[in-house]
Amino acid sequence: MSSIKIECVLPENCRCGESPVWEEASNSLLFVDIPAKRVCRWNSLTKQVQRVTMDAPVSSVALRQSGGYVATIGTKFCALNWEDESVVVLAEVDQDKKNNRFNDGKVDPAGRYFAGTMAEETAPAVLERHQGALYSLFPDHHVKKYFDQVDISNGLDWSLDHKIFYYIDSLSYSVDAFDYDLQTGQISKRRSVYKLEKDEHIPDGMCIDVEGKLWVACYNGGRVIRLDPVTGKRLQTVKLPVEKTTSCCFGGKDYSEMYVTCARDGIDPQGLLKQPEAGGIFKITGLGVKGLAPHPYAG
Ligand SMILES: O=C(O)[C@H](O)[C@@H](O)[C@H](O)[C@H](O)CO
Ligand SMILES: [Zn+2]
Repeated sequence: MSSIKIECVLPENCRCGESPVWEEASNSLLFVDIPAKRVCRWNSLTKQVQRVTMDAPVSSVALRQSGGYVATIGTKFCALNWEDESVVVLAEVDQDKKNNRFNDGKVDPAGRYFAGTMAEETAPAVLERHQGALYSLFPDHHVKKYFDQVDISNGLDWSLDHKIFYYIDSLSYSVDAFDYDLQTGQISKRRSVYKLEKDEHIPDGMCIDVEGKLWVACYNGGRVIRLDPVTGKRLQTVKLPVEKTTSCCFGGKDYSEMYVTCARDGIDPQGLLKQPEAGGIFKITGLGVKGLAPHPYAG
């Protein structure tokens, strides 16, 4: 039996931590704090954190094949040079929707950067509905729009054979699947593979493991759950000492550790006394299953 250990490795007090991404080359975890407009890089060996502040909310970050990173900032897909902190806009979306911003994003196995949008929230999960859409940025910097009418565009990942795209629109309380064509980046045949139970609250960020099972961070549920997308069954629940768990990724040695981000916004002072580590970065070891390396953006 594996014994699961959960520890807060960085008491970052993120207002809304998101988009954890493991960078093997630097033994680091990248993540963002959306409303703080920050991209952070935590070195797991030195425990040092570097933070770069942007001029708009940063909702996701990803590795870039040619060096540096890409990030979704406001409604823009951007390239980020970590050394001089410069940003270059690669493309912009939702120009007709002034109250929109990007939310979660991830790179597909062919190097396309997928990310969806949402209306800005007035409070956690309170927002004008159906304003978001899902997009991808191709390596040649052109943008493809997949669909709109999204509430809160969130977790995304691809099956091990790259034939299925998994996606979460949070307020649908569902984890969905599409057939995926890796050659063209087309999606089709949307269906639900799992509906969240009441006490699991809101599905947020997600990642896949080497056995093809999905790990979903449950916002307000204080947990990550492991799902079998084939049978539609929940296989495991791992509870954390914070309630607003937002996303998860594998990292560390051989991708055997899981990193979880969470939020501090929306918790009253009384609540913060009970969960002082809210907004921190958590590491879970002993899960007994590994994850995969993130794909870098190919453009
Ligand atoms: O992190 C995100 O994906 C959103 O930007 C957050 O605001 C919350 O997680 C959301 O409110 C819960 O669905
Ligand atoms: Zn999210």
